[in-house]
Amino acid sequence: MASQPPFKTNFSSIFGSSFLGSTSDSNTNSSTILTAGIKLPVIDLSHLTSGEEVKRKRCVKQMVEAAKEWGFFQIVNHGIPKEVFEMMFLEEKKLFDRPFSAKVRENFSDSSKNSYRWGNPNATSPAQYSLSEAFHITLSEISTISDYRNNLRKTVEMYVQEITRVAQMICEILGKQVNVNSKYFENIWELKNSFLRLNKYHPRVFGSEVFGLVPHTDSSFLTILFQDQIGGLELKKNGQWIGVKPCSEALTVNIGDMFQALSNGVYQSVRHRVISPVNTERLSIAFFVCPYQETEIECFGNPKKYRRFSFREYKKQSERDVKETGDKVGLSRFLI
Ligand SMILES: O=C(O)CCC(=O)C(=O)O
Ligand SMILES: [Fe+2]
Repeated sequence: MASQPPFKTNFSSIFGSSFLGSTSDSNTNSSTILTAGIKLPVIDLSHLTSGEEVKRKRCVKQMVEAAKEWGFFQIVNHGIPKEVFEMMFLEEKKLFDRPFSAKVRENFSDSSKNSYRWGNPNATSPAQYSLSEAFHITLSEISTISDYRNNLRKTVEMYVQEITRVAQMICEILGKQVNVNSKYFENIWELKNSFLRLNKYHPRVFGSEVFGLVPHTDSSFLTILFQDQIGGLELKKNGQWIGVKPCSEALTVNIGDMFQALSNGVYQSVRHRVISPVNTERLSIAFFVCPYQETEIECFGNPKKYRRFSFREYKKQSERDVKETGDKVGLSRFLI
């Protein structure tokens, strides 16, 4: 039984078959810089706990500058054993290797909603189609993962325990620098609306105008990404797309819309995308630190740039915009 979603059939039923096989590079390669001379900041987290105050301060400063200037940075020496990533990737592979029909049909937890997605049902043009599939697992769902998926549940629990520890450290540091109430990020692991997104990108089967993941900003406070060595993630800086070079020891961190709002626009939630790999597949795991649906987001800073809104309201507005335009408008909708 085939595990791959029927991308080609789906794509041509939405856009017609004339786009298939196109060699146009218009969306993907035109403005990509291959990181020559431009390096995403790398933050060594061991400096936070080394006991040397000078190093700790320098590390905090680097992180804050990166969040302001890039909205993205890499972290090394984060303390998560590499076996945790290996085990998680193994479970991720098993999930994606299930027959396509089973992935669509099965819920792996008690939750009523199916956590599996692929392509982009809302795409209104080929440039809005994503040649990838993904599983979403919210923190509240983990304990309800069915018993016959014991290994998956244990591995996800272990992964989340490790990744929330790192997320906690980063959120607290970044929060403090922009006067976010010190209690705000006290218990990241209790934010049960946070979720893991397991991504699988498929090799290009039609023109390169189709993305692995279309350009977007994350709605989260913060996102922490683990990726394999294939590459393809790009971020937009000064109007140019810049490739994020994979590094097996590093995790990639980016600021999401909610932290941009909290920080009154000081930290940047930056647009990013994934270019489909050539002749190979790519896996990644993103952890999104999110507020509860009912949490009211209010800027810390004066004069306030964004009006107060709940996360539910933000998500609803984004969904409406995606349905109508294929793209989310995002925080600019909430500007005062
Ligand atoms: O897989 C990647 O490199 C990026 C994933 C991503 O941006 C997302 O899941 O929101
Ligand atoms: Fe993203």
